[in-house]
Amino acid sequence: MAFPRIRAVRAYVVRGGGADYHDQGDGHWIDDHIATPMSRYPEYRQSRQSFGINVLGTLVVEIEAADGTIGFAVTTGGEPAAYIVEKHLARFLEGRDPTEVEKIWDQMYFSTQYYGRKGLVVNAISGVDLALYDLLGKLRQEPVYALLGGKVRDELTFYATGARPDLAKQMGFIGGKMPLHHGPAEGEEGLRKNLDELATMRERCGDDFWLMFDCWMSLDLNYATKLAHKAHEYGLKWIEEALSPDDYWGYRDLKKNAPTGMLVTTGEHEATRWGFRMLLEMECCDIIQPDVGWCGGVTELIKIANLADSKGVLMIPHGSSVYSYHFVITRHNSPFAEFLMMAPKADEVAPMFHPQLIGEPVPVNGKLKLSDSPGFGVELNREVGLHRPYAR
Ligand SMILES: C[C@H](O)[C@H](O)CC(=O)C(=O)O
Ligand SMILES: [Mg+2]
Repeated sequence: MAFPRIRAVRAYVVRGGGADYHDQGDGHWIDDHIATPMSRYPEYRQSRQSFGINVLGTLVVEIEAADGTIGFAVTTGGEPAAYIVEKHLARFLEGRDPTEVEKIWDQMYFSTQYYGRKGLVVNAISGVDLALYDLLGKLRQEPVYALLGGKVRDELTFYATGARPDLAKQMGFIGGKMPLHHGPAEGEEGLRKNLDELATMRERCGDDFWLMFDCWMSLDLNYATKLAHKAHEYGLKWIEEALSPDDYWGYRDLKKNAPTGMLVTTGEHEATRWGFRMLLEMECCDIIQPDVGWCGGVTELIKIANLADSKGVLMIPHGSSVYSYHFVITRHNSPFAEFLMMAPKADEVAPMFHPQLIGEPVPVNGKLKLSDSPGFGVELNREVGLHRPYAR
């Protein structure tokens, strides 16, 4: 079957929420004194926006085929990523057969390797790769999960990330992952406050509900080990992203030192098969958490997930809405998924990438059946103020 060639690639920037989910208004739980690597500076402790967590904004990539079919995706990366897509990556797609997914990925990655490999450049590559999958699904009139081998279960099961695991439990989620609020610079008092919050949630949620801490790269090995042992008393299920993503040695030691039964998880700021190979071969964690919009897209996540599978390690992607849902439903080593609570008080289920996606599905009672609409099953909301800074 012949497909129309790719006619054009376009990269837009959008501000406010959506894929840049840290770009929220005042008073949102996601910006309320959350421990980060910048918490050692008191002036950047109260708000992550104060050090620029939302400085980039959303990247929207559109890929148009010669017959007018358009695939699109949203991720983070904003204007610098839009530059990379338009000025560098577009050449590997325009005029090409959209089924050449592997070759296009390889050319995007190796042509940018001298300044890329991780971070922003791989965000940009991921955005293009996801848009290409959306286009392929639309051209084939199939959902992306069908392109990936089909569902291994009927519905997705979710845990919730947010400040209110107690409310998440009432909403039907299987667990609640809370942000850690105080880092090592806040000393013993901060540690006690962290544990008090966990104790309160354990009290409200009962013994069997999963509770996890997301440490967002904020700790050192000593603090993380101490936190893990003290939190074990309250049945913490996992300790997430405790250390810098570059500290593979620290993760290896944390996993060795963590209490029996507590899982060590990480990987949302890791990228590509090579980064995850380090995490897996050094036995750094029990669960890897790639973000499909940041780790290299679906094409790379296939390789990462297979590596994890071969080691018996679970792969529970970070956030990323429909882009991860279509993957998770096809994998035996991804038995559940993450849902980020984007309501400012984490007191109701709201679409994760609102307002950028139209038709974005959300869990009901902690479960979701994916529709069989083509591609990722969502449309781009063109009312959000798309800006194309590097139009060619
Ligand atoms: C809550 C975390 O600090 C972060 O905003 C989201 C995240 O790391 C996760 O969902 O995982
Ligand atoms: Mg996290």
